[in-house]
Amino acid sequence: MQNLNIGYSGKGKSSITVAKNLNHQFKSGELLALVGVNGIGKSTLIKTLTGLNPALSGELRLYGQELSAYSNAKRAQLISLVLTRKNAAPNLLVKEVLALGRQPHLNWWGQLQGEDHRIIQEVSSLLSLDRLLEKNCTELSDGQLQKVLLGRAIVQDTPLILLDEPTTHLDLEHKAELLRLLKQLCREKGKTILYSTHDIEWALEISDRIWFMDGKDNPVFTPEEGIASGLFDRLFSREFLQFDRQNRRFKLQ
Ligand SMILES: Nc1ncnc2c1ncn2[C@@H]1O[C@H](COP(=O)(O)OP(=O)(O)OP(=O)(O)O)[C@@H](O)[C@H]1O
Repeated sequence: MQNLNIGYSGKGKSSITVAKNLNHQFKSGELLALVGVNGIGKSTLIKTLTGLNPALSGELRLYGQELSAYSNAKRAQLISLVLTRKNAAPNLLVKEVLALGRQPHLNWWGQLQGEDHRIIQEVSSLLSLDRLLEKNCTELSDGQLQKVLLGRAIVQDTPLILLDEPTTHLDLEHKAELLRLLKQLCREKGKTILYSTHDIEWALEISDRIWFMDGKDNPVFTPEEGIASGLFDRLFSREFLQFDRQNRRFKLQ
């Protein structure tokens, strides 16, 4: 993306610019965490990167071609998106939601083939969803639903995966499991994953790079660069919240 301005332009209303002059190039196979305070524009950016929310101005290219020039069908083969927050559970069985992930790859008749079933089965085992397959999504806990929606994105098998706060509803063990899985998808399958999060300590632990939306320069750095630059020391203005560089943890004073 180059000089990208993101925000909302409603009919008859003046447009709202959420973030300006964003520049970034994704590295293939990297796990990139998107952090920043509430309301800074993380979800808006993620929606803009999928074409769900049009950019106000600037360039957004995927494999050298303007994102807006792709058909919806082609875009769905290249980018998967999980907006877990604010999303009501679809009134579908878990197995049906996973099958939806294959939609962009199906033939004209829209029927699942052997390979589609194999992928769904593989992802279902990977995320331990086997026991839930016959359940309706409305019957799931928030954490279970979050895993199912991530499962749908993995089933979609796109090179770029965008996740808005994928760990919000997860307990510590499931959070660690999911983040390890994201890392594994990048390492072993060459996926490029951008996920927004408020868990900065986990982002430092597991991400290749961190994109810090600060409303000004919006820097991107490796965890080591971020720590060495002192950025986390001055991240929060309250003196009772301090960053312990050695242990890569925030501490209450
Ligand atoms: N549909 C919309 N129309 C107009 N403004 C919106 C819309 N959705 C979000 N906004 C505004 O855009 C700004 C950025 O919101 P966004 O949801 O992208 O932030 P965020 O960084 O994801 O926040 P959080 O960490 O709280 O989830 C906020 O000021 C919000 O009020």
